[in-house]
Amino acid sequence: MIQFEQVSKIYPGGQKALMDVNFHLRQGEMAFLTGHSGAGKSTLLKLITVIERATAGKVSINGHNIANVGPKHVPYLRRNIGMIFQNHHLLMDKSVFDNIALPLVIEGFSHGEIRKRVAGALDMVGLYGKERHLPIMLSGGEQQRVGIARAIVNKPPLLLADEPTGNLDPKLSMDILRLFETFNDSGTSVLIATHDLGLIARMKYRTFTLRQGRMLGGESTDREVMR
Ligand SMILES: Nc1ncnc2c1ncn2[C@@H]1O[C@H](COP(=O)(O)OP(=O)(O)OP(=O)(O)O)[C@@H](O)[C@H]1O
Repeated sequence: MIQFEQVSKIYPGGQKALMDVNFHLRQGEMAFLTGHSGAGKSTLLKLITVIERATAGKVSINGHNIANVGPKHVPYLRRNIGMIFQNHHLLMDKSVFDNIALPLVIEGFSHGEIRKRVAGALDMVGLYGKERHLPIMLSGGEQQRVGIARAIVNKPPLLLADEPTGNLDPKLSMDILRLFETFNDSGTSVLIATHDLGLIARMKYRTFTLRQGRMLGGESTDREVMR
């Protein structure tokens, strides 16, 4: 699904964020990406979504080298990727419904189809009946679930999450992880960047570990995480 071959990212100004990174997230796989603050986790996700471009090496999605995706085609690539952020990036003056509907509006779906899909997404994240609320009226965990509903509403084959449980207590964090598992069970590939080693330890998924921009121990570094 996602393949990095000898990928490096050096930001303008000289900051080396990733160095010679190799990793492969398989089709239909759910995995964690971890590492200390500044290790390069967000940068790795930004290379997949083409928010940033690699300085060297090759990033492929479904076998396509994304260096060949020109600026005009980046929005099409992003339609296939659901992104979830720690601070959810919700539009605070828009209702829960409008926030979740946004990707579908951009894609030009009909009103009827939007209503149906948003209702389905609300149901999946357990927020049915809250569609007219503003985000401010919801708890942190509920706001995070609105962000998740927005990310999955157009059924992308790939879900990327950057610290999705950062502000949540252990019970809510586990609920969010279980939600990701249900998407993964229906075939979505999921990559979750997190500091939360406790959460990782409770799950059985492969873990990729970055340290100072380098991927540790080849592909799977479970022992490193458990130490
Ligand atoms: N736009 C940028 N310009 C210059 N340097 C940057 C930029 N973005 C990130 N960096 C640097 O690249 C390195 C990796 O940052 P990145 O945000 O990828 O780490 P991270 O593992 O996601 O950290 P955190 O867990 O704190 O979010 C850091 O040293 C950071 O300061």
